[in-house]
This record gives sequence, C-alpha cells and structure tokens, in this order.
Amino acid sequence: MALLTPEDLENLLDKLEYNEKVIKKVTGFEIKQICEETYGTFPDSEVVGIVPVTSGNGIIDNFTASLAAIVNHFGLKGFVTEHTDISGYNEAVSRRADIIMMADDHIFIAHNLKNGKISTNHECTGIIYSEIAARYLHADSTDILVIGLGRVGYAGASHLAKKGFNVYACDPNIEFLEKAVKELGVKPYERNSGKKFSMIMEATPCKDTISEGMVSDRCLVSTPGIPCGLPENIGKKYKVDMVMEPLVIGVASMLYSVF
Ligand SMILES: NC(=O)C1=CN([C@@H]2O[C@H](COP(=O)(O)OP(=O)(O)OC[C@H]3O[C@@H](n4cnc5c(N)ncnc54)[C@H](O)[C@@H]3O)[C@@H](O)[C@H]2O)C=CC1
Ligand SMILES: NCCC[C@@H](N)C(=O)NCCCC[C@H](N)C(=O)O
Repeated sequence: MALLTPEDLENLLDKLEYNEKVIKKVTGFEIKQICEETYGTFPDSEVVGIVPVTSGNGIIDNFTASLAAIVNHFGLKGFVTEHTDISGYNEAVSRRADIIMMADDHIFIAHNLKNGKISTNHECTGIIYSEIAARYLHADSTDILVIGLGRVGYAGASHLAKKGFNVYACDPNIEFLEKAVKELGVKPYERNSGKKFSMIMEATPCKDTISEGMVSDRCLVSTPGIPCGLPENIGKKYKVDMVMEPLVIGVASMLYSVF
C-alpha cells in the first residue's frame, strides 16, 4: 500500500484552505456541511486521542501531529499520546479520550469509545470524495466515472450507486471490476468508447490515469489519489475543477462518521 510521506504532509492546512474554496465553488457547500449531511452527525466537543504506532514501516514524521492539527481545525480537542502502541492506547483512555485515532501500515481507524462506532480512512475517503463529485453544480447528467476500484474507489462507487448515480468504472484489476459490476451494478468504462463525464472520482496510486477522451467541457475531478491522476495539460485545456488533498478531507469524513 502506498504510504504517506512527510512531504505529502507539508503545508497541509494551506492545501485544505485552497480545497475548501474549490469545494464551496463547485458544490455550494462547506466541507463540514457535506460531512454533516452525509453522516447525519455533528461534533459535540469530543476529545480525540491520537496514538503513534511503530509497527511495520514505523512512525511517519508529522503524521500524528497533522492529525492533531486537523482535529483542532474542526473544533475538537485533540492530543497525541506521549507513549506509542498499546501504552499509547492505554494513555489515551486514561486521559479520557472519547475517540481514538491510530494507523498502522494497513489500516487507519477512528474509534468512538462512547458510542462504539468505528471507521476506516479508506472507506471514509471514498465516501467523501465521491460525495463531493456527486454535488458538482455543473454536472451534465447523473453519469459519473470512478477510476480505481480498490479500497477507496470501491467505497466511493458503492456510495454513489446507493445514491442512484449512473456509475461507470475502470480498473485493470478484472476481479475488482467484476465485483463492482456484480455487487454494485457498475458499468465497465471502455476508454475508447468516446463517453465523456462531467464528474470523475479518481482513486489510484498512479499519475495521469485521466485521458482527454474522458472529460466533458466542464468537469469536476475529485481525487484522493496520490500522485495526481489529472495530467496538467488536460486540466488546462478543459474547464476542469479539481479537489485533491492528501489527508484532511478524509480525516474529517472519519470524524463525522463516528460522531
Ligand atoms: N487523500 C487521502 O486522504 C487518501 C489518499 N489515498 C490514496 O488513494 C489512492 C488509492 O488508495 P487505495 O484505494 O487504498 O489503493 P488500492 O491499491 O487499494 O487501489 C488502487 C486501485 O487502483 C487501480 N488502478 C491502478 N492504476 C489504474 C489505472 N490506470 N486506471 C484505473 N485503475 C487503476 C488498481 O488496480 C487498484 O485496484 C492511493 O494513492 C492512496 O495513497 C488513500 C487514502 C486517503
Ligand atoms: N491519506 C491517508 C491514508 C494514509 C495511508 N496511505 C498511510 O500512509 N498509512 C500509514 C500511516 C502510518 C502512521 C504511522 N504508523 C504513525 O503512527 O506515524
């Protein structure tokens, strides 16, 4: 799995401020509103304990500090435990955390100890980025393209299918594509079909996955994918709006999913 790097985490809140402006412009909503409406929840002064985890590739510089900054940005009290791993978990509970956040190399969770709700970053990222795409003010139909049907993309495609969107998808992993067709009613997208989209959700770890033949004249690319799937020249040639940010929007979605 592609892990975040300390470089990804640089200028996080500046990137968020830029993306919040784009989201407001292309959907008419603030990110908090979208989260509240998506999950039917709102914050209630929860305390969030953030536990560094040393397993696998170990601590990522600034990862837990970034989470604390994100939690505080959304009006909650967050703290990073002094201890790591199990000792850190014990410390968070002892310091009366309502929500625990922690990540190893495979799973990044938020667990609300008060109501028992638990969420993963993959699923919540897929849900929020597909929800942003689905709210595009200049959409020319309910057709939406999902590029990548892995942990994030499949969750996004599932969310869109439940909302009644006409979901097309592509992924070189035939098993993932067949699963999405069978379980979600997704339509396989053929790159040479000539079909264009005004809403695209890209969730791959590859660059330049979006080709010229995919984008309508006005198009919103909503992508958590790292690196960016939209080639610069295509973004400039067409009126493409893009929401792309490495961590904060997905973490906001996690928090709202467990309130
Ligand atoms: N911005 C954020 O908050 C977050 C970003 N991510 C990033 O999102 C991306 C996806 O994450 P996961 O779903 O966990 O990865 P994954 O590895 O589970 O799934 C990626 C999928 O993309 C497919 N793929 C690769 N090249 C493709 C192409 N050219 N066209 C269509 N599909 C293609 C793969 O076959 C795979 O099914 C990664 O870059 C990850 O770092 C993940 C979580 C949060
Ligand atoms: N964009 C959000 C998804 C993050 C995920 N791709 C990742 O890098 N996970 C590894 C996090 C490891 C954290 C580390 N164990 C620590 O606690 O510092």
